[in-house]
Amino acid sequence: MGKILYLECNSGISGDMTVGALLDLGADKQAFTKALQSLGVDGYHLHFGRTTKCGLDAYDFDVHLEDEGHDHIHGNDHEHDHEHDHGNDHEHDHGNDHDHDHGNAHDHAHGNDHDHAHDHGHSDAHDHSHDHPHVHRNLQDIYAIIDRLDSNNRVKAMAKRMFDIVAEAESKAHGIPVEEVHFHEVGAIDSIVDIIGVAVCVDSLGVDEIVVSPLSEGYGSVRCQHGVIPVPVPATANIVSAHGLKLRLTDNAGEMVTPTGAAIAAVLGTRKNLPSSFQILKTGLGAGKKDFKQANVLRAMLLLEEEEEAGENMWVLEANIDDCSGETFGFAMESLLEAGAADVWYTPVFMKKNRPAYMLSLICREEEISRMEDILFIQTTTIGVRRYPVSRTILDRKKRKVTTEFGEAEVKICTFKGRTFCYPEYESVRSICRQNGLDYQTVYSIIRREAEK
Ligand SMILES: O=C([S-])c1cc(C(=O)S)c[n+]([C@@H]2O[C@H](COP(=O)(O)O)[C@@H](O)[C@H]2O)c1
Ligand code: NI
Repeated sequence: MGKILYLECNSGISGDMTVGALLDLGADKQAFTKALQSLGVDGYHLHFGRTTKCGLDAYDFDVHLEDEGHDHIHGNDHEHDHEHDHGNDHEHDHGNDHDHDHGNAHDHAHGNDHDHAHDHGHSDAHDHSHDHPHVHRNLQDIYAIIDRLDSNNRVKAMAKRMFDIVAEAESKAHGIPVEEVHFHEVGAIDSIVDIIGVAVCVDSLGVDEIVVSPLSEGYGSVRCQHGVIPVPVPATANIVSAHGLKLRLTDNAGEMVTPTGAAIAAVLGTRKNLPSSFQILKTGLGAGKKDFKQANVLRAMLLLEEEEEAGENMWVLEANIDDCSGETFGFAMESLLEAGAADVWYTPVFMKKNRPAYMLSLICREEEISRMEDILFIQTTTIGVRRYPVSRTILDRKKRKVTTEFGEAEVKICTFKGRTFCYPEYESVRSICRQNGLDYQTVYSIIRREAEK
């Protein structure tokens, strides 16, 4: 029963859409801006705003590079006068006193400790294929920037992995070694901000697992620094192929999945399918820059997995194994349980070739079969797994905390045909026994009595 982040990529995925969706979902904006300031990278400002996509209110996040068509004068009176020319219909026209009357409200934050807020407008229909000069950086330069980040190692590793994936995809597309990949668009500040931003935002949400839906992609071609290239662009196609992502082609003209977006999807996904039943705790929408016939948004959801339902159909996976050590078996069981197996057990068997062995059995939901098989093939020596569906009946159950004279204890309360059964949780019984030098049966009865009151 954990918290799951679900990224619904029905309009594709890009770096800024992901940051927008996560901030809309409640990711820590302060942690985000603070982390980016710690990079010491200058020459950009961030736009935090809202816009509408097919009538839906969505978070509009963008990174503007200040040497690319932006002339910012950051004097005392906060005068701005900048223009965008992205070869599309995204126009800014700022006055001097930061009191604009445009359709959408935006906050700005700068990479250089220079924070201010003002309103300005977006036409919402701009294409993101910027036609501006780019800083060229290789993977080591990017790593050096990420190492400066004032954040934890998990965030840094996540961001590096995303850049690794883009670099590998570019290397393949251009037929050059990874070390020789010089990021162009992807190496520019906006990609660094997007990738690091996503890592910081995800970390701040504190989720247990992440599910990424298939990625909807458009058709046709897109203009980038190389010239006009087909959609999915080669870097995206390489990432999708190398990381087993699923693409769902649509009849929208243009690019919906950017290489950065695909790399984010590849790194974030920890679980293939949604649980069979869940609560939606919160949703967030991150706006894309183009307009399609459907709302061009990335939807992020915070889900709470529900306890298994009674009468659920489950699967049993089994393997007879005669060449594994007890330690290996122990580790495999631990890994399977951690990955969501409802139970794992070993049965001593005599198998072919007169061999005493163990049958490893586990029970899991259908959507978990492939994850369980991955573990079985990687963590044990088995070279085959059999499976069959089983039905099971389970009682309605709830966990409850009770207070005893020795402290709090957890109890599972099960109901069946109007009757209630209270089962103290083993961990609670053990901890009270240990702390108070009591025996198991006594503590179990005390907790149970308390729960039945
Ligand atoms: O800059 C390079 S090398 C580049 C390569 C490719 C390939 O598929 S190869 C594609 N693009 C396009 O650049 C923009 C920006 O992508 P981000 O991932 O940085 O958002 C996008 O349109 C890519 O298709 C650039
Ligand atoms: Ni390229």
